[in-house]
Amino acid sequence: MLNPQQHAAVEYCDGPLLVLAGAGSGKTRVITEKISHLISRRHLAPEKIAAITFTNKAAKEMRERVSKLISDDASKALTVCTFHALGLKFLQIEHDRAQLRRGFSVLDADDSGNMIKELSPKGIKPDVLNGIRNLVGRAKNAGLTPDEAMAAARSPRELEAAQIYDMYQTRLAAFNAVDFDDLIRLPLRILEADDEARAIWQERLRYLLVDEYQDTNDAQYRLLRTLTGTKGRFTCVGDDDQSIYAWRGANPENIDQLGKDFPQLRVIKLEQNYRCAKRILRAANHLIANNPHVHEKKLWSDHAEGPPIRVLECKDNEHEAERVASIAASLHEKYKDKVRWSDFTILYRGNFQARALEKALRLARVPYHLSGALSFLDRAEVKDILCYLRLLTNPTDDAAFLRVVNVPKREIGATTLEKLGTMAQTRNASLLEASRSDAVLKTIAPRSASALASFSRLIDELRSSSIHQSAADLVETVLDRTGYAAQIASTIADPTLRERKLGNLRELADWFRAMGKDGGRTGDLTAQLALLSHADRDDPGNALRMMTLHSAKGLEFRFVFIVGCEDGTLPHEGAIDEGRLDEERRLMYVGITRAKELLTLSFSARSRKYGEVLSNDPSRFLQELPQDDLHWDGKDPDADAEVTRETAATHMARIKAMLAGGV
Ligand SMILES: Nc1ncnc2c1ncn2[C@@H]1O[C@H](COP(=O)(O)OP(=O)(O)OP(=O)(O)O)[C@@H](O)[C@H]1O
Ligand SMILES: [Mg+2]
Repeated sequence: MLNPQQHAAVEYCDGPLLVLAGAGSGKTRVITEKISHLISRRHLAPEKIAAITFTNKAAKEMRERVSKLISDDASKALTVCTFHALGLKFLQIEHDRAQLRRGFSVLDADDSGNMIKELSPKGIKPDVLNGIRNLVGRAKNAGLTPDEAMAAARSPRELEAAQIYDMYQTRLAAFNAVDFDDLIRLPLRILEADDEARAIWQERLRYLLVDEYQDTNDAQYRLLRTLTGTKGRFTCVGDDDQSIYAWRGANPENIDQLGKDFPQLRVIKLEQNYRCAKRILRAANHLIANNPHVHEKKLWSDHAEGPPIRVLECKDNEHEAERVASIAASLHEKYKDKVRWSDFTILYRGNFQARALEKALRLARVPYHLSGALSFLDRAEVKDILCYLRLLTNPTDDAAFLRVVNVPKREIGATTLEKLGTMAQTRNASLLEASRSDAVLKTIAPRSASALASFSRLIDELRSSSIHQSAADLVETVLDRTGYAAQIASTIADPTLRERKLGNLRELADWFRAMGKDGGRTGDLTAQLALLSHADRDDPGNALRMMTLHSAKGLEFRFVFIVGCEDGTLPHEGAIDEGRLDEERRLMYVGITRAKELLTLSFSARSRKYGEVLSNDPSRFLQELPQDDLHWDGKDPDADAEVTRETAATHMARIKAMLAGGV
């Protein structure tokens, strides 16, 4: 049953609406219920509704939640995706207006980072290069053209970045490619400038719902504003206390901007938290009260008090990991049939913290799933084959060309490629086109020239066979005809590694098979793939989830562990130096409010960093929690006895595991 405020938020469809409320207050629930309301009560066609989420994973979850409320057909017709995926859909339909050719490529962050590196001065220092990448990204996210970025530059460094941005855009256009930022920027530019396109899209999408609104950046906000027009048919839900992506250009001031741009905006606040035990919520409220607040919010919970929040003081990272693993194992043991491993999560500030935990969890025989680790699509072999597919669907994709031209080895060296690049540029041709041209090949050493010629012939042959093949079959053909599979078989001696690589490639074909059921073309599928992240493909099943605090946003678990509560880790060192503590505090707030029943915080007195052993202070955030609700291990002998028992239990588990030969 929805509460009266949620009810009002669901029913109000006549103008723009902002639901501003704290964690766990049922904001996402408002979105799913409202979609169902729009379809069944307001008789809006589901294809005219778009719900925007922050990650692909959240989109998947939302679709699952909505599909329980509406028919299968309606659920299929509905758009539930991220801003980026919506932008991709837009560009696939409107490629002409965006001056792209059908089958354009989407470069991932890696590819676009490499391209910026190539355009930057040789021998550039990594931190300067990163600075340039950030400045380019920021300019794009702010919706600035290269000319505008140059005009806005306030320092020689910014001017240089803007010039690189200009060259980068020229190269993207030459490659018929877009990067992630363009997925927002280009639709925005078209919608803002082209009245006809705007009218079509405002009619095509009659109602928009945006979750995690506090983390939209400027370009995304403008996209929302333009898509919904002056009528403002939208519902945004968000929580300014959970804004944790400022470093990626998110602008929580967009919350106030809504009121300015849409004076008729209605704001509804939700005050009941349905997720957390009282103590957990009290801790979260207490902590976040240390941040300045523009929008005052009250949040209460009707749940039980719950047990105290346990703080584990540990000797070092290994000790911390062991204790967390053993406590998780003993809780699981204690609740037996009433708990699943997927009710547990361990949250940390950075992925590097996972290593010690993985080891301890393995020893304690706890099944776990690591999200956000090396993504499937980032694995070298998967990326290679995707680049072959990209080159087949878009022969002007020079980034893909460069990646695969020498994989497997074809003895085409860097000098040859550089020459080819210069020739291609003067002829305004792609690298593939250039390597088909006799005039170009004549200027290159005969052996390399003939290798290049046979590579371009191979690609052309594959292209003509690709017309009749499904994407999944095409993966097999590419593996076979390029000699890629044979190369893996002959060059990788370790059988486990070899099988893993071949297995990944089989999995890639399986995906295409699953995705191609709707009859999609390879070009579109490849572009879609670029948008997917690790989390979307794997169904982790019944396993403890390990992830960063950032990626835990929007999720909830019965048992939550936050590790590394040390000054320098959480809050992060850089944030302390730069005085960005408020954002770190919001991150901690996000972490705490993921917990429904039990929250455990831990820190290590010492940790190894940069090869040195450093001593740590406990996180200052621990001091900002209501001390009466905490139980510090070491201060209460009774509770500590339990810990000793748990350590013994881990010890036993380890011995058992060793006997079973499983470690
Ligand atoms: N009216 C309600 N009655 C009972 N349970 C509810 C109600 N509304 C939401 N819930 C439950 O409360 C929990 C939190 O809801 P939801 O995830 O929608 O909150 P949220 O505000 O989106 O949280 P977050 O800020 O973390 O994204 C969910 O388990 C949801 O099913
Ligand atoms: Mg939510």
